[in-house]
Amino acid sequence: MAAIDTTGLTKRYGQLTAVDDLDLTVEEGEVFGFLGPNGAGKSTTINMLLDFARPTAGSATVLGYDIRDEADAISPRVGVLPEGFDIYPRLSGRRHIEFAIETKAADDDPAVLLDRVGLSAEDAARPAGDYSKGMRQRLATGMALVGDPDLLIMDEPSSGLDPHGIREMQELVRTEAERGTTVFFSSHILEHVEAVCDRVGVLNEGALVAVDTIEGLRESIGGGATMELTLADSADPGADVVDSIAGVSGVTASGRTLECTITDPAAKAGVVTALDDAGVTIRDMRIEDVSLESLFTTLTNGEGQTETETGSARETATASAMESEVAE
Ligand SMILES: Nc1ncnc2c1ncn2[C@@H]1O[C@H](COP(=O)(O)OP(=O)(O)OP(=O)(O)O)[C@@H](O)[C@H]1O
Repeated sequence: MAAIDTTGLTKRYGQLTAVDDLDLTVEEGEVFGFLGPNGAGKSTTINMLLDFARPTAGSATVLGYDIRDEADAISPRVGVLPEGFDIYPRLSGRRHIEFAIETKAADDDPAVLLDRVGLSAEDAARPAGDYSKGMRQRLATGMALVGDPDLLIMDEPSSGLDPHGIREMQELVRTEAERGTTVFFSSHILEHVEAVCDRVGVLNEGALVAVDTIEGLRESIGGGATMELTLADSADPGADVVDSIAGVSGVTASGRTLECTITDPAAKAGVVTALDDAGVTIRDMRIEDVSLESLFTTLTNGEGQTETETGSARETATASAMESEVAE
């Protein structure tokens, strides 16, 4: 049984189609990242899955239950971290957790949940109105975990968290997945998604434009890596050597620098070996994966360009690891 299964799911607000004919399956136990720039329709999709918004057309099941007719069976088994979570300013963090436990008729220990989301006993005793944005996010996550849900739906879970908090959130998602929980979370920050997701779906202007692993997406847009080699002498002879290697394209030589685009990962070693065979000495080497921004930008026609956070997922490799292959 799929954890989430949508068929032609559509939501229109007047002339605006917020979600357009969405066919999406999230398997049980998967960590699935729902990506898209602002206004892509991520929250609207989540709201329909949770019966907070009625679809204009199409259908969906969550944990095997129909979202319209069996919403009551869904809610006890789903933990939700909503976008823009509202707190009760005067109630303590702990009281929020207790409230969630009572509402779900669950038997969780509030202290355990608070600990899992990194809120200390002292912080938990303070009024939630005094919390920072990140602490509120942790609190909301703790409330979502009440009742050991089978499916965790998180709308922008890293929102407001500092880098340490983001890592903790990623760890928490992984731990939940190991416990067998399906995790479905939306984000427009690609690095957060890449770190934890088995697969991602990319939404743009309401339509699903891709569903794959991040690696699969990289391959599907033909983006491999860029290899930049610093040679001992002029790069011109080296350019002639690597130009004909399968899986290598766009070779440029400038001074002692040789740059080539790798479309097949296996070609990287081939480049080094071919240069070595030709007696070309490599002094240094850097490999840069196609950046997540460019991947996202390609898939969303540039709309996500300003929404990424930490820059490219750069993999820099010096030649040292492969130096043994290259006889000087
Ligand atoms: N209640 C509503 N009435 C009218 N339009 C709406 C409503 N809710 C959402 N929309 C519109 O639907 C589109 C999708 O919005 P949605 O909030 O689902 O996007 P999102 O991908 O979650 O964006 P963000 O990353 O900014 O949260 C937007 O154009 C938004 O303005």
